Amino acid sequence: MALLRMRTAQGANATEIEKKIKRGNALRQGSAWRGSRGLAALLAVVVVCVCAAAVWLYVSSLDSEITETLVRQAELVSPRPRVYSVPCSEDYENYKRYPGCTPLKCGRAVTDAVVTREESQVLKRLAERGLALAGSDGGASILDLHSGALSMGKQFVNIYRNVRERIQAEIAETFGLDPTLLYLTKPTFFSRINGTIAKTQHDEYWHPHIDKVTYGSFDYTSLLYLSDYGSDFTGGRFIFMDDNGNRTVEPRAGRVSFFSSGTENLHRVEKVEWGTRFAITVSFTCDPAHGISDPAIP
Ligand SMILES: O=C(O)CCC(=O)C(=O)O
Ligand SMILES: [Fe+2]
Repeated sequence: MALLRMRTAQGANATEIEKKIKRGNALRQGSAWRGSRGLAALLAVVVVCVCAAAVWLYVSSLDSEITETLVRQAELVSPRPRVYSVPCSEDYENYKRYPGCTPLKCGRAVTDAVVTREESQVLKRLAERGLALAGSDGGASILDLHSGALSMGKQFVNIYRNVRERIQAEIAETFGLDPTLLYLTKPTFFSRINGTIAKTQHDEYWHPHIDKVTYGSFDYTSLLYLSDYGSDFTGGRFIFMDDNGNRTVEPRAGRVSFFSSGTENLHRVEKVEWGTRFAITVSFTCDPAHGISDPAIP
């Protein structure tokens, strides 16, 4: 009986011990499981972070706006232009060369000293009035006024009021050319751009292009800005697309940006996000056959 009680007691102890062992094992397994789950979660966080960083790096490498700003809107580039030289492309080899005009030195330059902000305001009002007569359904409208000649009494005035001549002189001085050997060429046009969705191909102003390829006769392109990046509109920066990155010019009313028109100056305009951007494209050729002159007084 005593033996039986002892055995029973021993049996009861054994069961108790077994239970404790099982509980211990379960607890150990549970904490091991929790431990490995924590590790997995940590790993997942690390993987997500690495992926996010990779995506961010990739997207920012694609983001054309961030490489370098050549000239900011708030800066005043005066009295000397800010000049950036770039090697000439071979484009000019495919055309007849005109000594004293065909680019030997290529590059891009920006000046705020050639056209005053007041003059740019007068031209902007003209563009506003002209474009108010019609305008594209999409975001980009142009008003093409080549020579700018306007009848007045018995003669002509020019809506550009010497602006074109001053730009021509500045281009000639910067690139070491004879100003009399540069000819105004077409198209010369006012542009008005806003954030409206494009309706036709004509509204898609943002595509990268080379002016010499797009317009044929261009040797030097100039852009006269009539409104201010940041306050009149956002987006709409001018972007030079170089092999080693993009370089932007922020438009400013009265600012003239000019450059040789070949492949060395591949460029595009950033999409306008908000507001309205006005500019004039004024371009020059070395080929007198492509030049346009003011109407002569009979
Ligand atoms: O308006 C601009 O900033 C550039 C326009 C342009 O690229 C062009 O007219 O060819
Ligand atoms: Fe262009």
